[in-house]
Amino acid sequence: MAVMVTGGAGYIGSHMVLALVDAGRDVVVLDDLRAGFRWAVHPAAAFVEGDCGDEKLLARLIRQHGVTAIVHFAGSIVVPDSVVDPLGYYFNNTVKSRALIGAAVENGVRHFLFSSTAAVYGDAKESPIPETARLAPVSPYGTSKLMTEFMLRDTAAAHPLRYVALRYFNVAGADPARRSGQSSPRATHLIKVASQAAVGQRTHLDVFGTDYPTPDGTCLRDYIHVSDLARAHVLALDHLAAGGESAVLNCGYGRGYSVLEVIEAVKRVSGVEFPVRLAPRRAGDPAALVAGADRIRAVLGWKPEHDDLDAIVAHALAWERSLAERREAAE
Ligand SMILES: NC(=O)c1ccc[n+]([C@@H]2O[C@H](COP(=O)([O-])OP(=O)(O)OC[C@H]3O[C@@H](n4cnc5c(N)ncnc54)[C@H](O)[C@@H]3O)[C@@H](O)[C@H]2O)c1
Ligand SMILES: O=c1ccn([C@@H]2O[C@H](COP(=O)(O)OP(=O)(O)O[C@H]3O[C@H](CO)[C@H](O)[C@H](O)[C@H]3O)[C@@H](O)[C@H]2O)c(=O)[nH]1
Repeated sequence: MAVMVTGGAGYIGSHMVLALVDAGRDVVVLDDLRAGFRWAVHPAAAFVEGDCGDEKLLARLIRQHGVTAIVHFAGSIVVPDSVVDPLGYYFNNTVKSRALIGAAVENGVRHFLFSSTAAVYGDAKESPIPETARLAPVSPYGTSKLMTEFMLRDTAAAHPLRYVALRYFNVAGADPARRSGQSSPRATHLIKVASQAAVGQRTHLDVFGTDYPTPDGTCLRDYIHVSDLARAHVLALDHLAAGGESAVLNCGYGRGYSVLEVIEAVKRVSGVEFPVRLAPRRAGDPAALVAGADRIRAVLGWKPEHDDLDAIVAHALAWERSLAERREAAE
């Protein structure tokens, strides 16, 4: 009885592996390492380097490891890249998800968790955004994820498969015990980039747009700690194992912080005054993305443990320092 984690060498997937190992579960990670790191996978998990769309490999792994649930993180994640290369995004995110869902059905795996995104809402009219809001992605990335949600919905109606699609808002922070974190040097996420600036890995930080219809003119986002998110996934597996129905759940705290508030927090927690430049808007950024966060608490009984911007920032900074030490040790 094992859980298969696709993309388990990546940022969020590696934290899910930690949460599963901490919960005493058997884990097999499938990752092709295009963006992940072998060292980020906890040694208690089995690791297989391969593609999550490889049907033969999937059938073999499911049988070999007795996989009873699949948690699907693998995918391409950079919104602007998806605009330049839509077919690449539909291939890696949608076509390969179709293969993975097919392998689950054909090989008797009945529980499936899927990493979806707030990008399925596009420029939402409501704030906070409930799960029932209009689904109108404005990027191929968002559409590629929404199509996978639809495949899961329709497959669950036709076969004995139940699923939970988790729509993440802005994921940030790192394992409090410093076992993993956001490790990609090319990451574009605000808290990661600001942490890099604070530890001297970047010269400065750009604020993309100061003329949004928000209290201070910069975008509002709902930042969720990656360890709280991982725990929500463990609860979602428990929910399915207990016979719970398929569900689509926002993952956020229900509170927005502006870009300037986040930068202030990183400066306050790090004690470093890194240079900040005001820059034009970045294409495709909605003004506000804040989760309607009631449903996940009601369905999963999830209670966040790190709903505190300074704690999220402190963990992100601690991980950034770990990466710097790792680099120094390698030199
Ligand atoms: N980071 C966020 O804020 C955020 C927000 C919403 C949704 N998500 C979703 O969460 C998931 C994980 O995101 P992340 O931030 O950890 O990204 P990440 O890039 O760190 O992790 C993705 C992992 O998937 C692997 N991968 C990609 N394509 C693969 C394939 N075809 N076969 C096998 N492995 C493959 C990569 O090597 C990587 O290890 C993604 O599906 C992403 O769309 C992330
Ligand atoms: O150097 C930076 C980086 C970001 N920002 C701003 O900070 C906010 C947050 O940006 P992030 O890049 O951290 O995150 P996004 O809100 O763009 O993206 C998140 O939400 C998306 C859905 O809308 C996807 O799911 C994506 O994977 C997820 O990280 C945005 O207003 C952005 O313009 C800056 O001002 N400067």
